[in-house]
Amino acid sequence: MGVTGMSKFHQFDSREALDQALASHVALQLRADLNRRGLASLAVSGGSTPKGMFACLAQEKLDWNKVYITLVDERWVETDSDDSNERLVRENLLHGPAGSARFVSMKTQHEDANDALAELTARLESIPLPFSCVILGMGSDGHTASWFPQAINLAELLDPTSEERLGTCQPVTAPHQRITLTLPVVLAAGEIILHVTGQEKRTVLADATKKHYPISAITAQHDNPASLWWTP
Ligand SMILES: O=C1O[C@H](COP(=O)(O)O)[C@@H](O)[C@H](O)[C@H]1O
Repeated sequence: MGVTGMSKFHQFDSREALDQALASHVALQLRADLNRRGLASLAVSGGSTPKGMFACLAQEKLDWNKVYITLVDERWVETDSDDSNERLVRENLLHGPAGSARFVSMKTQHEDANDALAELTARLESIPLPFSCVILGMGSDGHTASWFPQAINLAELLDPTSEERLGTCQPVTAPHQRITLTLPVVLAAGEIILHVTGQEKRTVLADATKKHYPISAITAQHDNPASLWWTP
């Protein structure tokens, strides 16, 4: 499919099959890290794609009370907003067996996300890092995490040498100010998973390097190749 830097391509016939297989795989990774470190950590994306997978993952039998969960990126909206990634996680992942996981919110009451960076970085540092697993989504504009095309600080968010673990982003191609993990935090993860559905996004992935989409910071690097989980 013309995507370099991907360790493995997992294709499924249906969203249901993808959701179940990916949830089982993530649970396996978390279990392995629980055995190795005694604790595990997972960063998940928001948007519409992961909802079904969250429902499957929530049912996995794990020592969830030793698993930290946070967001790859958050939209700077109230946590009861329909657009809140935290709300998506609370409603779809943090119940049933996974209800005892340690969720670390990426939202404060600051009006501007820039003013929350110090507090949120301290919260992030309370999580066992590197993450056992980071699950990325992708928008049809080629953004992943909240690394948006045309954002004025995109180069800073994608600087592999940056010591900042979090940054903010004001997208041009989407609503809401964002808070996001930076590239080095994602690249340090035990495993990077790219969860994408639909033909349109597959074309975006195939064009990512040529068109300099932010997702190419993941798909074109070889330090920690991501696996791609896709269904039409
Ligand atoms: O705004 C966001 O969009 C992407 C993709 O979302 P989707 O609705 O196309 O699945 C998501 O990965 C990111 O976490 C979210 O903040």
